Amino acid sequence: MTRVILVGSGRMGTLLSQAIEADKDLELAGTYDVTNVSELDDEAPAADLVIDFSNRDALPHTLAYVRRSRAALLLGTTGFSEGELAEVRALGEATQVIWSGNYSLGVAVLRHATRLAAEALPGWDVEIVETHHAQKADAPSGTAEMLLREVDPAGERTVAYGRQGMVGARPKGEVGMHSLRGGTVAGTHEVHLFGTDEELCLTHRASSRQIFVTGAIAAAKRLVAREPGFYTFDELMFAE
Ligand SMILES: NC(=O)C1=CN([C@@H]2O[C@H](COP(=O)(O)OP(=O)(O)OC[C@H]3O[C@@H](n4cnc5c(N)ncnc54)[C@H](OP(=O)(O)O)[C@@H]3O)[C@@H](O)[C@H]2O)C=CC1
Ligand SMILES: O=C(O)C1=N[C@H](C(=O)O)C[C@H](O)C1
Repeated sequence: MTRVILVGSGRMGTLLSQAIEADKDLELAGTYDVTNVSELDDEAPAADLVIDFSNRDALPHTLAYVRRSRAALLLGTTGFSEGELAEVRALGEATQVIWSGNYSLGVAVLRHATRLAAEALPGWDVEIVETHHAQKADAPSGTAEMLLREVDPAGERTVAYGRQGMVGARPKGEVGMHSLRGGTVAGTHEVHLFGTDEELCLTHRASSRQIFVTGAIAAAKRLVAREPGFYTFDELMFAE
């Protein structure tokens, strides 16, 4: 039985809690949110795994618990800085850790398709568009940032976050990132590649959050069976 501490009791936290309660291999050891997250620093119950879908401000508390307990960590929260993500990766030296901005299998394949298209179509203009519900706390989405990395693995290209106030032609080589917010959209990601007289558009639409829950639980079960290290979603889900 894997004892799980859940950080986040919002839209994702509620669904994850139900999935954990329904899973015969998992047991919920405690749930934390803004009201009690500081308890993770020194007085939380024992657990084998921490699942965090909350807010970047919870990260120091989650990391403090994982450092102390050496529980495995599956992190789904988005909106982190590069420095925060480096801290998360470094924790892989002590225990099993995964961060992904998206736990859907379809988005994993979209990332591969984006890499393939960008490599095959050098010189084409690329624009990434993400659409989410009105309550989302961060922009651009973590998934859009991951897609940007597939287009520009070396981080060499200029990124235009929206084009408000732009004067003149679109600079060659720039990648555009655009965020739409409204209603209850669970998450849509589009990668547009524009050539002369043609456009390739790769799209993923989430019609419910259950896809993220299913992917996260499946990845978590594989994570706890591994040696300490920082893992990607692909390494856990697609490798033998
Ligand atoms: N990787 C993936 O596949 C996915 C990632 N996400 C990401 O997961 C995160 C949560 O999304 P969602 O559930 O929709 O968001 P919600 O706003 O519905 O829930 C956020 C939760 O985090 C808690 N929280 C907020 N601030 C803090 C804090 N400082 N310390 C501790 N807890 C805090 C909130 O507590 P309280 O309720 O007390 O305010 C709430 O329980 C987001 O970053 C989102 O982008 C979402 C879907 C899929
Ligand atoms: O906040 C959300 O809802 C989502 N967040 C993730 C992100 O930022 O990419 C994943 C998914 O798109 C839903």
